[in-house]
Amino acid sequence: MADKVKNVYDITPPITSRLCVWSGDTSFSSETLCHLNQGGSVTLTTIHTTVHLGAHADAPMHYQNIGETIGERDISYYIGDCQVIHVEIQRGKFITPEDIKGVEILAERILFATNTFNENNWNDNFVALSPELVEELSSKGVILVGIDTPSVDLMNSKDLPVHKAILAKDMAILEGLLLRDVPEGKYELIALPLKLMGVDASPVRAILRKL
Ligand SMILES: Nc1ccccc1C(=O)C[C@H](N)C(=O)O
Ligand SMILES: [Zn+2]
Ligand SMILES: [Zn+2]
Repeated sequence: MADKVKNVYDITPPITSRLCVWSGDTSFSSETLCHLNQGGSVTLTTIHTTVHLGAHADAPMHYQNIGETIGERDISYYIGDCQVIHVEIQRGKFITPEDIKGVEILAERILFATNTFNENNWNDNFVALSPELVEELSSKGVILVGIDTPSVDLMNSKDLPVHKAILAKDMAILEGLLLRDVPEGKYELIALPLKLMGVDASPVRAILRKL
């Protein structure tokens, strides 16, 4: 077996039936079709789940009618230099450009640790991004934004202004990341979506490598 990988943060929450999904969406479940200890020659599992599960990548198709599906996305969004930024924002509010005024943007991918969501116990008042912040980051060359909450928009948003601002700037989205134990700074991000054609999102195994 290979050595345990060094200098890696796994920022993916474990996938279990307790992992929170959006209200009305399909939570994760698995079914064992056959089992080694019940006379099968192998163990075989089928899973049933939303694609917006834990750490996941949204496709443009999730919020735009003719948008790209997740399997068609350019994977270069999801691999490369990345910066983790911790913010302290009041619950239920969004992050504005003002809130990160003193922070130098050092990478093409920015992950925000808001610490306002527990992946196994849903709360409505998580922190979101703002359209102004997305525009500011895009003007600095950012191509991907990620967050440790179930959405880049506020929970009760219907028109999804942040998703739309991200789309307008041709950026990519990661949601549901686990960032509480990751210190601020620069990393290499690897968070590849599955090549699900015609589908609006995909779970990712998201990791950060220390540079
Ligand atoms: N799964 C849902 C079910 C109902 C309403 C919204 C969602 C979402 O996916 C919201 C969130 N903006 C997301 O991209 O994960
Ligand atoms: Zn999503
Ligand atoms: Zn989303």
